[in-house]
Amino acid sequence: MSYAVKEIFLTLQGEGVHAGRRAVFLRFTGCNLWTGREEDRATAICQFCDTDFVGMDGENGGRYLAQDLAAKVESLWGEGKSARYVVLTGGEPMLQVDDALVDALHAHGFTIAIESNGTIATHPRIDWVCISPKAGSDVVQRRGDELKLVWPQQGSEPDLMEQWDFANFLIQPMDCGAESENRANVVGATDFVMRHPKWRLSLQNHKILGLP
Ligand SMILES: C[S@@+](CC[C@H](N)C(=O)[O-])C[C@H]1O[C@@H](n2cnc3c(N)ncnc32)[C@H](O)[C@@H]1O
Ligand SMILES: Nc1nc2[nH]cc(C(=O)O)c2c(=O)[nH]1
Ligand code: SF4
Ligand SMILES: [Mg+2]
Repeated sequence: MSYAVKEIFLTLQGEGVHAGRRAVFLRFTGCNLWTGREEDRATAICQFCDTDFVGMDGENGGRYLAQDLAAKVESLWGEGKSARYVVLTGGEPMLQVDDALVDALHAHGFTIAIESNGTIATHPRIDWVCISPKAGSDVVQRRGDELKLVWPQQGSEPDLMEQWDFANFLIQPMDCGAESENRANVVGATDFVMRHPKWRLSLQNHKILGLP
């Protein structure tokens, strides 16, 4: 099988428990909760997406076979063999991730993390599972390493999610583009954590740092 890839780049993980960690990001084309077209945003299940995942025209984008994709990820990481870390994201990566890719990345010495909306069960051999639920979708992947809820989302119920089997619970303020609204979301998320100590605040550090 081949994979449709939007872009691949070396950066720091900006979000969540592993924020600050050097990582290759492998962004797949396509999502099951939005077409990625602006004219469809208002009617999509997920309406706040901050990412362009349409097409294969980004940095190192294209159609890849598993071995070639793992080799590209390795070349972007560089020489060092220690602490190799790749983040599978999108779009929705679980539309494409399969045994062949997971095995090829592991064979190249990578620890594999995923950012998924949880509507498709994640691959069992992925090393770090981060699920970010979207209100109005059916989350089937209710266990993992990190639950990262974007805040606020009308109709999302953190009290129920707290019963799911995750090692870490995080709240991430929604980026709406507008400064005052973003500020209000940071304040709201901070206030939530102060009232719910099981949850931690996740900020999008890469945006603060000007990294991809
Ligand atoms: C672009 S998504 C791709 C992976 C997967 N489709 C998902 O939603 O988890 C990567 C992460 O960015 C988060 N995200 C997307 N748009 C955001 C926004 N406007 N503000 C804050 N986080 C956002 C998602 O919730 C998810 O945790
Ligand atoms: N630096 C950086 N960290 C991230 N963490 C999750 C991201 C994503 O879009 O999945 C992301 C991203 O796009 N860039
Ligand atoms: S599920 Fe993820 S990739 Fe899809 S539209 Fe929502 S945030 Fe974007
Ligand atoms: Mg992003």
